[in-house]
Amino acid sequence: MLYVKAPAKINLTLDVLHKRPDNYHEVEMIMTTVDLADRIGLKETEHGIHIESADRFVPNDSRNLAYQAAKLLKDTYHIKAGVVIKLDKQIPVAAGLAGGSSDAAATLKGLNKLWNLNLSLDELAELGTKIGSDVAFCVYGGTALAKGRGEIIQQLPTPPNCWVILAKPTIGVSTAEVYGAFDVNKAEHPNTQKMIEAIENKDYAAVCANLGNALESVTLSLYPEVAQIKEQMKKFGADAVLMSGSGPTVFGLVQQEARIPRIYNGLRGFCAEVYAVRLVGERSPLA
Ligand SMILES: C[C@@](CO)(OP(=O)(O)O)[C@H](O)COP(=O)(O)OP(=O)(O)OC[C@H]1O[C@@H](n2ccc(N)nc2=O)[C@H](O)[C@@H]1O
Ligand SMILES: Nc1ncnc2c1ncn2[C@@H]1O[C@H](COP(=O)(O)OP(=O)(O)O)[C@@H](O)[C@H]1O
Repeated sequence: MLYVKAPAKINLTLDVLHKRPDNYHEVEMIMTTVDLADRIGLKETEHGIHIESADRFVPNDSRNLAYQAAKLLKDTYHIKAGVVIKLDKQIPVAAGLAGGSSDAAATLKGLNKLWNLNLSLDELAELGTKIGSDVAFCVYGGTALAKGRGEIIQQLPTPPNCWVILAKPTIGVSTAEVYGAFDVNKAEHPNTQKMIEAIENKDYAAVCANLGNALESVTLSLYPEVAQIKEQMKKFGADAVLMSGSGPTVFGLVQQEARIPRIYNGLRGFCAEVYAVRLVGERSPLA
């Protein structure tokens, strides 16, 4: 069995510029990986694509993004062999943390090795874009500015070191629903350039000051419990708090480790899924 790590991402910024003729939205977002990851196991079989997962929220058929990744490689490169894909899910599902996209990216990287395809990261990212807007970023990992519908990736340096507290309310959010309810005239736009400068200068206070997500107010109005978690996380002492992606996961940045127990335990009181992880922000190697 070949194992590949599939890390979650958070959005330090997410700006939505306008709706495009193809019905996607033009975005500008800064994403970075965190130390919460699914583990993907890949084993060659004679034929077919078989998904194994103990998580009841994860589809085990062609709706699974890891399945789609394997199918795309099989079809594009006329691979006869099949594969068993074991998904050990640690990233909450439909959370705004790109769990499915990261599984697809890890499957592309793992099968590239298993089937000796020798594709570069750029080639894998281009294939990944056919599966979803976030897959290209997940192929590279690290920290990046993503443009277009999310697939145009510009690498950024690693942000300053910190802890990330993730809290996911017990609702799953559909990305399509949130983009559908988005109104560009009502949106608050983050300052992407200032965030890039903050990262380049390794200026933690400036990273905190420039967090922003144009989709946040949409999700907050659909699901008031997300606003409540944001408030609690601030109250318990996080340095800065934001919703990730289309939500509903809220993340808080913290630099002082001693503050984590109060925030973590405080949130656990009314939120089942809480994680305290490190911000990673560095590119992952080719599997
Ligand atoms: C919002 C973000 C931010 O990182 O992530 P998540 O909240 O899903 O983690 C992404 O833009 C999500 O990317 P991803 O989840 O790959 O989306 P896709 O499968 O490509 O698209 C799902 C649906 O979202 C809408 N969509 C997605 C991306 C985009 N730039 N504009 C859109 O309007 C479209 O309606 C599309 O049909
Ligand atoms: N490997 C996978 N892991 C999780 N969800 C998946 C996977 N493949 C497909 N899905 C579907 O994708 C949807 C979005 O899940 P996910 O990628 O976790 O969320 P998000 O895009 O918000 O980060 C889920 O509702 C689930 O049905």
